[in-house]
Amino acid sequence: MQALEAASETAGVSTDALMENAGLACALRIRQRMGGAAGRLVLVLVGPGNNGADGLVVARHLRRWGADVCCYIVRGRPADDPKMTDALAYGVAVVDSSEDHGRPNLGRLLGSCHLVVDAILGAGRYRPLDGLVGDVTVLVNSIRSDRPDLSVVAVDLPTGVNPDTGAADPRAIVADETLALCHPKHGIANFPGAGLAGRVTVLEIGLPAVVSAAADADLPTEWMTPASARALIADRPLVSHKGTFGHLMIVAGSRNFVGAASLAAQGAHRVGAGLVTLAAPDSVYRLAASRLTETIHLPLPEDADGRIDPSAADVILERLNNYSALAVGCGLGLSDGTATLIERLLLLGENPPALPTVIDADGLNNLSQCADWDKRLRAPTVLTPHPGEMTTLTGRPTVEVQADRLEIASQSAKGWRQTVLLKGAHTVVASPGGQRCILPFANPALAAGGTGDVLTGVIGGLLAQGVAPYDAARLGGFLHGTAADRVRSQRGDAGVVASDLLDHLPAVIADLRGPRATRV
Ligand SMILES: NC(=O)C1=CN([C@@H]2O[C@H](COP(=O)(O)OP(=O)(O)OC[C@H]3O[C@@H](n4cnc5c(N)ncnc54)[C@H](O)[C@@H]3O)[C@@H](O)[C@H]2O)[C@H](O)CC1
Ligand SMILES: [K+]
Repeated sequence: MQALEAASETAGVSTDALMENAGLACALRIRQRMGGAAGRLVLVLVGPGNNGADGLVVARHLRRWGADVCCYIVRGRPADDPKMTDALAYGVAVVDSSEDHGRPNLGRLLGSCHLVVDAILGAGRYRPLDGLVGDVTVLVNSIRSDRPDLSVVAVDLPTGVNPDTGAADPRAIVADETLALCHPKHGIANFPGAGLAGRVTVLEIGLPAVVSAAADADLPTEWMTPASARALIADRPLVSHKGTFGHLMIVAGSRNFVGAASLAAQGAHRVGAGLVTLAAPDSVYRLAASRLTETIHLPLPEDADGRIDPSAADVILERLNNYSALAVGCGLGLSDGTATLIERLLLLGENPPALPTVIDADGLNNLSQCADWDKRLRAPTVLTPHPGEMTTLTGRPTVEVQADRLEIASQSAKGWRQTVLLKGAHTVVASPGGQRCILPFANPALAAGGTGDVLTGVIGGLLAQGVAPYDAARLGGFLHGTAADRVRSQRGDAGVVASDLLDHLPAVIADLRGPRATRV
């Protein structure tokens, strides 16, 4: 994490101005979250450093706007602290933890306030919580769990989370929202820190948005927002035809996984691909065709187990010049024959398809069986592994993959010279050129079979329309995550099925695009 001094030097803005900017930005978002400040009782937990200073600035502004504000000083502030002086001058109440033995005042305040601001510890030098801070955070978490009406908003990141790794003290604050100053710290990109942050809102404070990453990270990590997604959505000219929006070939399905092929095809249709062809085993075609009215079908020879026969590679390859993108893997099944199909389709021959390609699920598992696949995969490709498939591809244990998702996805993308979308809560997308972004979705409704197939179709549908692989992956992931959030808000966490996402996709795109004039 860039120290405040270094950050202010970078930006040519004084440290005090940065803290004022940060405090005001946080106060504005908190006021918005509360639906106003007047008459609200806000408790600000203040720590010893600049995170605490931000909290005092937040307190002053909320007080100015009519809130009743009490600052609970968790650890001593400098005696001549100007931020404290300013807060007191505006009538902010102050309780010092050193005079609150047994914490009766803290308990009373937590029981009556509308919102708690966690400004105890932020991105400063991390160490496990000591007794004093730990007592406070445990009490906050305990009362929060008893009061569903109470919101806890963390400044920069929840107290007790390691800003650089995402590791967390067991007593770390559980936040409903985290106000990431300037950029999201790694501590809220990686779990468990990401799981403690709640909704993440990135606030501009007058600093260049660069994530303080490891020394070798050349490019900033982006936290995908509606604005950055909107910028990737192409206009659709009035004068257009189905060929204008590409033709996706999907190679998917097997006797056990008929729905995977169908979901992928529908995902592609729902993000606007002009044409979609499903190349699936003949038995899958017979079952899926009746559900896929708009899809073109290419029934393929199958083996005794109902998987696509390796000989089908030639059937597909001889047609690929008519297509603008390829999606491979959903529901293929895992076998020597399928690995041979993948090798012949993607890696062999004097000229394997140079089509933009997305490979998912068993496409990845079979690919990992092919020797030197990463040196032989030449088409511009998006690989979309979940953590287990990432283990299969990299040989790294899943617990290791999850411990540093951003770095492992980024290193793999550079090493394979392909785009990698590492699925999971806060999906990570990394490009071969070093770009990386985090998709701000952590949605248990997505933990259902088939949602990955929809995502593959979505990304394939965007590739077919000419969106470049890294952009197709991050935009596709953002559309998919937003659609899932809408389904969750309407139907809850459990019982959501993958096809529930499909109808939301066009509306998500329309809402993101907004009322743009359609060019002729
Ligand atoms: N860099 C920027 O862009 C800006 C940062 N701002 C805010 O500054 C904090 C970081 O402030 P800093 O003083 O460096 O650290 P903290 O406030 O997070 O921590 C204070 C202090 O606490 C000590 N400490 C660490 N762990 C513990 C512990 N377990 N128990 C007790 N004390 C602990 C540690 O030594 C720290 O020095 C950043 O998060 C922003 O909120 C500005 O607002 C603007 C720009
Ligand atoms: K904090």
